[in-house]
Amino acid sequence: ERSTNSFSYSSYHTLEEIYSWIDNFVTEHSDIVSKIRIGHSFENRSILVLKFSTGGSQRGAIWIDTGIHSREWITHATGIWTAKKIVSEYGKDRSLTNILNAMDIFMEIVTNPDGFAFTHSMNRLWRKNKSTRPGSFCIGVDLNRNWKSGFGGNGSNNNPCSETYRGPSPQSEPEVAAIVDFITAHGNIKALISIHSYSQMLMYPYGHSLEPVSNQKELSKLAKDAVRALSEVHGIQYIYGSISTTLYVASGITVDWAYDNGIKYSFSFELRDTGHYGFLLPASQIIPTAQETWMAIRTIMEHTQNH
Ligand SMILES: O=C(NO)N[C@H](Cc1ccccc1)C(=O)O
Ligand SMILES: [Zn+2]
Repeated sequence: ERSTNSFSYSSYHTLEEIYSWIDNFVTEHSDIVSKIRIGHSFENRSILVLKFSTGGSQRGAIWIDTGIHSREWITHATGIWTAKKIVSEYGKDRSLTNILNAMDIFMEIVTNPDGFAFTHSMNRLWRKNKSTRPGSFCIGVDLNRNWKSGFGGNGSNNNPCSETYRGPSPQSEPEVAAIVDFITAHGNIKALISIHSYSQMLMYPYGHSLEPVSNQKELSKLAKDAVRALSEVHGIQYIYGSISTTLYVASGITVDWAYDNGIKYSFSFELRDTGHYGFLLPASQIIPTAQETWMAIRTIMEHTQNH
């Protein structure tokens, strides 16, 4: 069967191609990577997580998700490249080797599989999932508004036709409930990184309120170090700060839930670019984007391991 060495990391891929890559990737690196099915989507697609582990049991772990908003194709592509980077660097890069000798990494590449399939089949700019409910013809919940923390607050919408529709209740969506159940059951996730595009920002909680989190100074310094490491690769400049003060108030978001559930190192990336191509970032920018993002992700993982 096709090996992951013939897979093009500099192209965008369909859901089927990514799921097939995941199977090949796990087969080829079965000493360090395994595949966990944490649930299924509204349209009954498998929700898959890659586990990177070098041993131990219930080690402190890092959670990384990409593709929660389906149109943000650069994030899935960055996730795939990053997964390959982790297995390629283990045993070579001292920092990554130390991280993986102490911690596990969980990576969910297609966090919104139904929406992602839809961006290939019908609507490239689809953002939400594909759930339906009685009383409205409009489809989809914004999975970055469906989390319990701050649910229903400002910066989320109660109208099913809105792009930021929060859903009928917290964790109503199977794609969100699967992650909540997995992280809650694991009980030892130390950092969460939820990757979006675009705007070139690295942000931390809170989104639902302007009040600073208890370790705001630490998160700000870590974000500063991470975006500096990122900029040293290709000169790309990011801004950083809390979501509510850097961007706008948004409620029911992933990183607020993570933070309120004990994950003190919770970050949300907004990858390239700043609007020239936006969600339609050319495939030629996949590898440069992934290379620079890796330096920021590694910085966050190092800090998490050492604190
Ligand atoms: O949708 C995107 N970017 O893709 N981001 C905005 C802002 C954001 C980013 C990260 C966390 C919370 C809020 C959103 O409305 O969700
Ligand atoms: Zn997004």
